[in-house]
Amino acid sequence: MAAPHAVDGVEGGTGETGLTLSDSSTGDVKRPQFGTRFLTDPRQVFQHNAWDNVEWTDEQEAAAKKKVLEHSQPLPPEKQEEYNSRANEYWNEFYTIHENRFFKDRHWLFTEFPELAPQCSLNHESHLDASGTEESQEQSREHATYRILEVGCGVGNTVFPILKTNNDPGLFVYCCDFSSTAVELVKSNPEYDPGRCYAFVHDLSDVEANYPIPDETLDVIVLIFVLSALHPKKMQASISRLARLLKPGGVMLLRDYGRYDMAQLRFKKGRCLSENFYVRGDGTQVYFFTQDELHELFTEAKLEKVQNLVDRRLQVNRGKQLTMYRVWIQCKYRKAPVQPPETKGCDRGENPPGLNVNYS
Ligand SMILES: C[S@@+](CC[C@H](N)C(=O)[O-])C[C@H]1O[C@@H](n2cnc3c(N)ncnc32)[C@H](O)[C@@H]1O
Repeated sequence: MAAPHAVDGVEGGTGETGLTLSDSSTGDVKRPQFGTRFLTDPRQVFQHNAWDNVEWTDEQEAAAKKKVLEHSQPLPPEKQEEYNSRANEYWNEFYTIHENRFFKDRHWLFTEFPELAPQCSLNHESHLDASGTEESQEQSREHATYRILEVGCGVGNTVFPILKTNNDPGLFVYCCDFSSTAVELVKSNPEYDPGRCYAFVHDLSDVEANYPIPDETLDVIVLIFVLSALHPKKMQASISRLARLLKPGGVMLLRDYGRYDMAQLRFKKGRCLSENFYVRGDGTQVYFFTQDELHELFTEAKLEKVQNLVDRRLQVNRGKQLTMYRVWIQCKYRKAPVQPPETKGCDRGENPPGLNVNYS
């Protein structure tokens, strides 16, 4: 039976009110600041629902570390094996219970990830045939000029906002999840348009399995709170496999749980699978990343850093006078663009055609 807040924090995103992302390393793209609210006087903490860019004190960090260590005794290997081998069944159960009521559409998506709708023009009608026959869908995919894949799409809380917001007539959105229940929910959504979208069942960690997408054809791959659901040992191969699908100049976008997020600190004894990797009450698994770990995963897959940010936010329950420290990590990593021969050596870092986002 699913715990009521099985994937607590996924909804935590940036929220429409905005946030500040602190950029701990040099050379990253700075995004415009918006809706920032800083807590300068701790006595005022209960005056708002959330505070941005919260600094952690050394004591707070040490206390979080201690708490994690106290609960880090791993479950026996046979239990771990069961959670791993039945991972998609636990997610199927999750979606059978919650259907599409759990995750909310995220309108912050386009502020954080403008790559999802770079040339958005609201008056465009799709010229692609949306009649939904296999033939027309194949044509749509072939003629597409901007292809996005969302991995671990759940019930489509990212996919449907993209289809609604990005009216580029050349857009085609692929989305997959290893939960067949989730994919069925995507396909049965009235907004599912087979002329612009293709949902399929796929296990990201099965690196031998083929994607129904040729290599080097995707402009964008989106991973929102999905990499953390994989066993840490499977993460590198999964990211490297995905990187093959990106065009030169294409980007991988990720938002996921950061180390010592409230959701990690709430895990009690008997839930730890390995360091920073846990199983929730409903059998779904979750890892909590550092920025460096994600950097390593992407660069090992031969992708270049565009952005690697930590978003530390203090959420406040004013009624119960509770404070909740959230930590999320947001990354953009790009496959190196092909250099046109005439600009070799002087034009590195340009966007590929179609990816109209300024990274400079
Ligand atoms: C926390 S949910 C996030 C869902 C969605 N990205 C969103 O933000 O609404 C994690 C999703 O990843 C999917 N998932 C977990 N492991 C996966 C894997 N190995 N391959 C494909 N999907 C996976 C789950 O079924 C679930 O839908």
